[in-house]
Amino acid sequence: MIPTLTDLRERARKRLDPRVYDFFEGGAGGETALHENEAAFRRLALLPRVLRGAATRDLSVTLCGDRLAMPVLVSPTAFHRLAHPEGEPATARATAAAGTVLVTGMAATVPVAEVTAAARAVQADAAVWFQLYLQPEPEVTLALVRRAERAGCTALVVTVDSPVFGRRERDARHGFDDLPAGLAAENMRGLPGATDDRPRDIAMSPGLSWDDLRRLRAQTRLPVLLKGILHPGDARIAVAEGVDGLLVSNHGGRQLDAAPASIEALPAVAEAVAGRIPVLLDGGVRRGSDAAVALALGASAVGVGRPVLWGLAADGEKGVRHVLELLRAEFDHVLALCGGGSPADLGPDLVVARGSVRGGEAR
Ligand SMILES: Cc1cc2nc3c(=O)[nH]c(=O)nc-3n(C[C@H](O)[C@H](O)[C@H](O)COP(=O)(O)O)c2cc1C
Ligand SMILES: CC(C)CC(=O)C(=O)O
Repeated sequence: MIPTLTDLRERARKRLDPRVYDFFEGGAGGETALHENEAAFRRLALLPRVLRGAATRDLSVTLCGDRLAMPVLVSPTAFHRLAHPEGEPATARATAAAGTVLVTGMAATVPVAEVTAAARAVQADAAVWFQLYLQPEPEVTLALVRRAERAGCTALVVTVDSPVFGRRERDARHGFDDLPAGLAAENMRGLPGATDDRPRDIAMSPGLSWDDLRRLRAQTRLPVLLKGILHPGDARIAVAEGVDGLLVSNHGGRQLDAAPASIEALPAVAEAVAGRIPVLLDGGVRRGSDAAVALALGASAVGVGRPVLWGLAADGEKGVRHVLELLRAEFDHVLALCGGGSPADLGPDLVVARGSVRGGEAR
């Protein structure tokens, strides 16, 4: 039994080529945002309530029409076959078994239709969402959206924090700038810019605007969530535009190194949204208590990126199952210790800053 996600991280490190481990683990620039994502959770404490008569607990939440058995989902990460030969289908089977959502990446090493099929083989109504970088040519974006729709994805997650690619210094040091032979971003085949033996490269597009998002929303009936929102002003615009959900994220510290920790950006975004659409968070979630803090500060669910890659590298599908089971069990335990019966019982009055002499005030 591997007791914590940190133990799995160590096991993954031992198994992976150091260049791949560093690609997964690394952040942009001096890795301040990467470090702060985890450190900021350590600066927060939960102030538990007692004697609340919560004899039974129900961890489930519903997001954009999909029911999740727990408020933890799998954030999109690229190139799962770098971690394990079975790649994204192994992740999809484990996530479906846990009863939660997999956000499969546009940069997956297995086509989206095979990822959804793997999830559905385990659980007929398994929910898989598709993460998308809007391409500068709308027709290319549309072709990708149609692929995701045909594959049965139930939501689109548009990553908006990557107008340019983050400067990843570990990758530069290793000269890690291409996938090994035999691995490719399979969703990018057969698109303009692709050749017979090489898929189109994923373009980052600094010229994108809300107009592009409006066009996308007019072309699909799927719910559209935005991933990578940190500024409350953007959250307000997104709500006014009719976006279906937000994911507060600094991309695991891989884009703007000067960005705040995700958990530090969450309260202002949640306040701006005021419950009108679901707000999710990813970045630095390593324990059930981190999930509980995020929910208390206004998130409807949290995502995990690297922990899933550690599980996959350590032990394939079984490793990912273990990651999700650990998070479920830890979250359930923390909820019980806080006197809660469901995620809705966690509110901002339960979170205090560590080290503040006054501690929390009763609210
Ligand atoms: C190796 C790796 C690849 C990633 N690839 C993508 C991607 O293709 N698209 C995307 O929107 N986010 C991507 N992300 C960011 C994750 O979705 C997520 O925001 C981040 O990993 C959350 O932080 P955590 O790793 O601390 O849980 C990637 C992250 C990692 C570590
Ligand atoms: C190579 C990219 C498509 C994925 C990635 O590393 C990221 O989004 O952080």
